[in-house]
Amino acid sequence: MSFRTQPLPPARLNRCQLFGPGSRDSLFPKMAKSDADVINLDLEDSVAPDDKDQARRNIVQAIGDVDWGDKTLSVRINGLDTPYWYRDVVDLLEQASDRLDQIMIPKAGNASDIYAVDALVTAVEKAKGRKKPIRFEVIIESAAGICHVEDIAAASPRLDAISLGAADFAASMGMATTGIGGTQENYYMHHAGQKYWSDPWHWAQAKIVAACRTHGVLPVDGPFGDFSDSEGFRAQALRSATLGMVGKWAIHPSQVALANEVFSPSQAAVTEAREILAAMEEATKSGAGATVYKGRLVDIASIKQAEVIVRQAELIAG
Ligand SMILES: CCC(=O)SCCNC(=O)CCNC(=O)[C@H](O)C(C)(C)COP(=O)(O)OP(=O)(O)OC[C@H]1O[C@@H](n2cnc3c(N)ncnc32)[C@H](O)[C@@H]1OP(=O)(O)O
Ligand SMILES: O=CC(=O)O
Ligand SMILES: [Mg+2]
Repeated sequence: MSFRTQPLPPARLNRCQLFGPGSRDSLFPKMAKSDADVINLDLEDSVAPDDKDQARRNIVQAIGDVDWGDKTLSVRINGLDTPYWYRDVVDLLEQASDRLDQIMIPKAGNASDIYAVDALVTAVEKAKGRKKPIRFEVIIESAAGICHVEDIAAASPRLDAISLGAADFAASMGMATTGIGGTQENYYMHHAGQKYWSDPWHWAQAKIVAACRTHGVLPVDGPFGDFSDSEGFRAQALRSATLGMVGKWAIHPSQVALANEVFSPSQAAVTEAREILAAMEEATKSGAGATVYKGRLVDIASIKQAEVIVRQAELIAG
């Protein structure tokens, strides 16, 4: 264990991030009324090149006009390999109201990408006298991004969250699939006449979680493309939550409730966590570092595990 204490990530809910194309402004009020914790208005891959200018105008207008309640409001800008991204940043920061919380930077390949956006954002914020500093979230969705994820997680004090973007990630890695997240038919072990499916996203997710946890950033699972497959979504989300991710994207409203359910601890889990904390408090009073709870060992590490669940429950309770 390092002498450095692991920083806590931002204390806000991020169970579900609902996406919608900036070119489809009729969706914005529906997104605002949804139960998602985070709204992502998209200027990137769901918007056709000819629609980028109109999408920017729609988003600037809607940031001020739509009642977004207490949601975290984020706009996904275009990638740094495009001619659009600087205009996205400048127009948003010059024209959008202070209701904008966050900018999402897609296809981050290294820490300098984040530095470049930070430099531009900082300059426009100063020039316009913006009072509320914009926060960042980043998508890891390339071979370079996953190689440099630890540097990226440390790249800016503005950084709140990192997502895995399964679609672009698969393309960049040359993965033989057109599926967006979830089970991949051909990724299985074979034993004694049976197929056992494995999880091709696991290693990238675990790498993102470790980088995020080291630097106090929220790790988030990205899109699950087949919005008709609710059990597939649930299974993917459960695996992500078990690995330490705090939430998942929704690319269709039908995925919002599923994500919220999976990333909210059940009443039984919260009760058990509180009982473990109480058992450990008793043990500590009697000078013990370990005790027995329901026939199993709990010790000082169990306090930290239980606190993860209780903290999330308290955030949800408000
Ligand atoms: C994969 C890599 C990535 O980068 S993912 C992130 C970028 N992609 C996106 O933002 C796509 C977001 N989703 C969408 O554009 C749409 O949901 C798509 C998938 C095209 C489906 O749209 P559509 O055919 O209208 O769906 P539907 O008829 O089943 O809609 C039912 C009702 O729900 C609404 N709806 C639809 N999408 C959203 C949304 N994102 N947010 C909020 N509401 C949404 C529809 O308008 C429809 O509403 P109503 O029942 O008619 O009132
Ligand atoms: O942007 C998200 C992705 O999966 O690609
Ligand atoms: Mg992408």
